[in-house]
Amino acid sequence: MAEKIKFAILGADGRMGQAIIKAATSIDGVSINTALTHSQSPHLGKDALALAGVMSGAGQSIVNLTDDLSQAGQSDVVIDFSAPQATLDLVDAIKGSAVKAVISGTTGFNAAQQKSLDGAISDLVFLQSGNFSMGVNMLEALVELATSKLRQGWDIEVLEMHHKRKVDAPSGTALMLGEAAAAGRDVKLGDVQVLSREGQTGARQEGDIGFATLRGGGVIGDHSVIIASELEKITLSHSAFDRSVFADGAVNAALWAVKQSPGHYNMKDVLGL
Ligand SMILES: NC(=O)C1=CN([C@@H]2O[C@H](COP(=O)(O)OP(=O)(O)OC[C@H]3O[C@@H](n4cnc5c(N)ncnc54)[C@H](OP(=O)(O)O)[C@@H]3O)[C@@H](O)[C@H]2O)C=CC1
Ligand SMILES: O=C(O)C1=N[C@H](C(=O)O)C[C@H](O)C1
Repeated sequence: MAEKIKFAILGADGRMGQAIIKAATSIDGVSINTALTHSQSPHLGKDALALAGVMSGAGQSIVNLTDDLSQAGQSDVVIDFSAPQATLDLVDAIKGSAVKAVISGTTGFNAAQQKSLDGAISDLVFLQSGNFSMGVNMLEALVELATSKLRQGWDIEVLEMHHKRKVDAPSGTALMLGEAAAAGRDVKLGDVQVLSREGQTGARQEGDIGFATLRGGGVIGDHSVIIASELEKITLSHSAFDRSVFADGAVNAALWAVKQSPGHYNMKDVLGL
């Protein structure tokens, strides 16, 4: 019998960590051997699978939550949905270990954090995406196509809404969609982005890519890219109905990643988009 691929999960008692546990335990060739969380988590020492509502047995043993990131070093893959500092600490803790690939969905890295991460992952398959859903990755391709065709006189705005517990803004997905819109226009997002507006902002500049953020209730993730001229408007949008779309995407990405050579990848590589 072929050996199972060993997964560690960082942020295992979070909303996404629990969705990943459900997705991964439904796949025969995978076992979860490490569940990692914050040193202040009230769930330390508890069984992460039970917490996620997965019954133990059927080839999967109890996995107690720990804050010792070095324990991930015994896995083949780490799936990370946590917080920027936790991702950086993880990459440091698994240096030189058996881990072949890290799949990271964590968002909210500032430029300095992303630079440190880029410099620290050379020996790994590091697959990073602000959104693991098939629909959002298709939306990204459509946005690039539309903005490459609709240029002078067409204004681009990105709108996102998420649940009230989200801690970063604009969302990683909104920034991904902004990058796609900028690529369609052959510009760098950093040169044209307007991440928020308030007060006497002055008129909109031609070529700006604007962002607006809404937070409330239990919204899992809604994103729209609006492309407006003086006379008409196109809205390209996506709504996620369940976190399983992100979790299934991340687990599929992990199964793809263990077969790749070290490097920095994203979901477009996995989906061939
Ligand atoms: N790319 C994608 O498709 C998606 C990305 N995300 C992103 O994933 C991340 C997590 O989202 P979500 O699950 O909703 O958030 P949660 O707050 O529910 O979960 C985050 C988890 O990470 C843990 N954590 C936070 N800081 C640390 C730390 N320094 N060390 C170790 N563990 C830590 C938290 O522990 P504690 O609660 O004790 O602090 C918690 O277990 C966010 O960045 C979010 O934007 C979310 C959905 C889809
Ligand atoms: O925090 C979330 O919940 C989500 N975060 C990701 C993001 O920042 O884009 C992806 C998804 O929309 C849910």
